[in-house]
Amino acid sequence: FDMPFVIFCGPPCSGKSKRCMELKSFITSNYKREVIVISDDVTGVPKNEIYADSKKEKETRSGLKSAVQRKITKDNVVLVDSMNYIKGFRYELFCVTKSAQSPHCVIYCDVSKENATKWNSGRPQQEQYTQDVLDALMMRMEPPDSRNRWDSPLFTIQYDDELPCQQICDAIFQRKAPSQNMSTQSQPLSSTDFLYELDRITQATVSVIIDSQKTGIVGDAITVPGADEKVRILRHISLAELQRHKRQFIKFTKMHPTSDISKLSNMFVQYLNNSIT
Ligand SMILES: Nc1ncnc2c1ncn2[C@@H]1O[C@H](COP(=O)(O)OP(=O)(O)OP(=O)(O)O)[C@@H](O)[C@H]1O
Repeated sequence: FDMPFVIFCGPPCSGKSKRCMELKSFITSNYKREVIVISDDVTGVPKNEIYADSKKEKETRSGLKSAVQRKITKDNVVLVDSMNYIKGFRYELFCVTKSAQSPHCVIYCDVSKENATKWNSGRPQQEQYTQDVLDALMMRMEPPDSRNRWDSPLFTIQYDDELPCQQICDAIFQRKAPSQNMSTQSQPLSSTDFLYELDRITQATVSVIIDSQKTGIVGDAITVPGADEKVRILRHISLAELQRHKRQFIKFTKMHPTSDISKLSNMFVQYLNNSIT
């Protein structure tokens, strides 16, 4: 009753699709399983457009997630071929698979900026990333860490490595699915989960504020994910300042933890509105 699931991740043009096709043909020729590949194509929007626009990117992520939810069954193997560069998103995917009792693994296509740039320029014009998009995404990549249970087991692949297809199949077909545990239940959360959520939520808020400032005007009220209250922007706020507020808030909240994670976003917004004057 397993529903194996593989998350590919890596910067643009790191060979994810190439590795994904390799794994797909290995599985179809060695196992009686249907392989379903889910990629950014779910949206039908060109990649440069998706990754230059945080709203489209968010829509793509939710498209990927719901495609995974729909496609995961006990007869097939789902491969997610997308950048999945945000730690929090890989965590969300992991929670989807856990609630479906699926054994999963992560394959990280590690690539140098030089190789990604070189391979990108060798692609057909319509598949190429612009250099801006490529650079920005290289910088935003949050590499997986096998100490996180949602990034484990982890296979890190360099450009000249052979893909360890058999080991990957052993991981997803032999391993028992992780047990239903706290990450799929609502409360209470272990302290690791709490700290992780605290970091994730505050970071997401900081990113939204930085992004909105690029297009917004002073005086705007910014909506951040998970909060009903808005952040008031009375002047330009630098990333450094936001990071400083974030650290202070985290320090404070660690000393006074709340049992209700859903309140964290609002608390951070209130904190920011009080601190930024
Ligand atoms: N190990 C490699 N050695 C040489 N070229 C490679 C290697 N891996 C990928 N490439 C080349 O890089 C280009 C992009 O490969 P691929 O589509 O697999 O990357 P991707 O990470 O899926 O890209 P995208 O970010 O667009 O989804 C292709 O032209 C491919 O031939």
